[in-house]
Amino acid sequence: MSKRKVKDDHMPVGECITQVQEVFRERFCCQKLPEQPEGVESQHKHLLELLKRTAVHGESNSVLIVGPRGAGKTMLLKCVLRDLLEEKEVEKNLLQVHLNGLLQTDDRIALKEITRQLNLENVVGDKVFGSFAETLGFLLEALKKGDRSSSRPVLFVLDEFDLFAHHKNQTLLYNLFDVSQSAQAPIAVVGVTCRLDVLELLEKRVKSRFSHRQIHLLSSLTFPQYAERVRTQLSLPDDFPDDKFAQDWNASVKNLCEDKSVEEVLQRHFNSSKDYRMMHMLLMLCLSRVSVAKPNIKPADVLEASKMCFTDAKANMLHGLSILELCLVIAMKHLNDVYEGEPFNLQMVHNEFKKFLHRKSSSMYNFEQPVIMKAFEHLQQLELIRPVDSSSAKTQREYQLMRLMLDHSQIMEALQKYPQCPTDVKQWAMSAFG
Ligand SMILES: Nc1ncnc2c1ncn2[C@@H]1O[C@H](COP(=O)(O)OP(=O)(O)OP(=O)(O)O)[C@@H](O)[C@H]1O
Repeated sequence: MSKRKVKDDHMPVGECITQVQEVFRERFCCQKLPEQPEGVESQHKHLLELLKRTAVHGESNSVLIVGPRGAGKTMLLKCVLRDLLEEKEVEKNLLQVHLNGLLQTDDRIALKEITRQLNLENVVGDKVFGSFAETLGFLLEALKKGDRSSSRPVLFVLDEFDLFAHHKNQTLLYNLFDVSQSAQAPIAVVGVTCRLDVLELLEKRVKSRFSHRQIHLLSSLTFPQYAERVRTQLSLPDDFPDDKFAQDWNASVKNLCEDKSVEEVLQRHFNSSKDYRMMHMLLMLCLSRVSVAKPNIKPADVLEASKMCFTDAKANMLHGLSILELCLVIAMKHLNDVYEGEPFNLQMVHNEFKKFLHRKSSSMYNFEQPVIMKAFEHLQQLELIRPVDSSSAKTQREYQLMRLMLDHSQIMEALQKYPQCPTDVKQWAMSAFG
């Protein structure tokens, strides 16, 4: 929908809500880059200058962007590239190659992708090269201008950089860093990684060719700053089509952030993660509860959204188990308590389960051995239990040693929510020893 400038007129609430959703979808789903990425101004300047040196002056460079997941590494790089490409000459000249360690899992695939992204497939044709270096050299040579005097600058972005270090002989990294150091062609190599110890992964000859420039995105945010960030992220911009609605919305967001219960929720999120990605997830869930009938966010929405963010995926899986499977998990929990986390086998679990059954008169839980075996296998498929040693596959299934992949609190939490859980099963789970 187009952003009509009504300003003094009021739009119908329904239309305002649609606009609100559009604004926040763009902001939270990374469809629109922020004008100036907040909190990383110096890193932005540093990276922009570095890449400019390659794009404009033809210098070669290499740099690593290091920071935890969701810290904004990709966003920083995208903002820098956007600003860099604003210069006409750069836009015309600079070539980009984007590789990802999750996709280009070996150097042969990476080289194919480089050729494809540089549009050199036809130039390479059926030529056979002796080594990786030869191919890369050929590709860079092919990019030289007609008079061979200068080469077009190429930016290599290696996302999930640490994964490239696992490639055989680290050939790709060695060659890229070698070119960047020896000034054969103007290239900039930008590695993006969440591993702080990434340099340790590099072989000596690779490390010595790297410039050792690193840009760190480590957050030193305090809680008041975090709360303020939540407020600004939830606020509507000045150019929102309906002024009155935007003012009311922003005032209600301010009140919301000052609410005691909301502050507690935010504190909990702040303690577990300070990054934008987690914050956006929480805010997105809050916004999904906004409707025409309730055109603002209430503290209860934040509480509900937070609960959804923190639900444990494994504990959730327990809700789908049959009662027999649940009983086996409880038996394993008791075994874990008694033997202090030592592995167990199906026979031991079955015996533990039988102890519980003996105390009961009803035959409701009488199951044949094959049925128990099937339930046990299902738990293994769900990865709620795992064999201690996968090589012991030859051992008879009943005696294969297993470990429970759930902890006490996950089981107890799941039991509380299990639909119509029989009371005796609940009591059995809570009893100290089987
Ligand atoms: N300074 C910022 N301002 C606004 N949004 C941000 C900022 N930093 C990060 N984000 C948002 O946080 C989310 C995660 O950012 P990004 O993908 O850049 O993280 P990353 O460090 O590259 O993560 P990963 O290591 O998983 O690739 C994105 O949706 C992005 O828009």
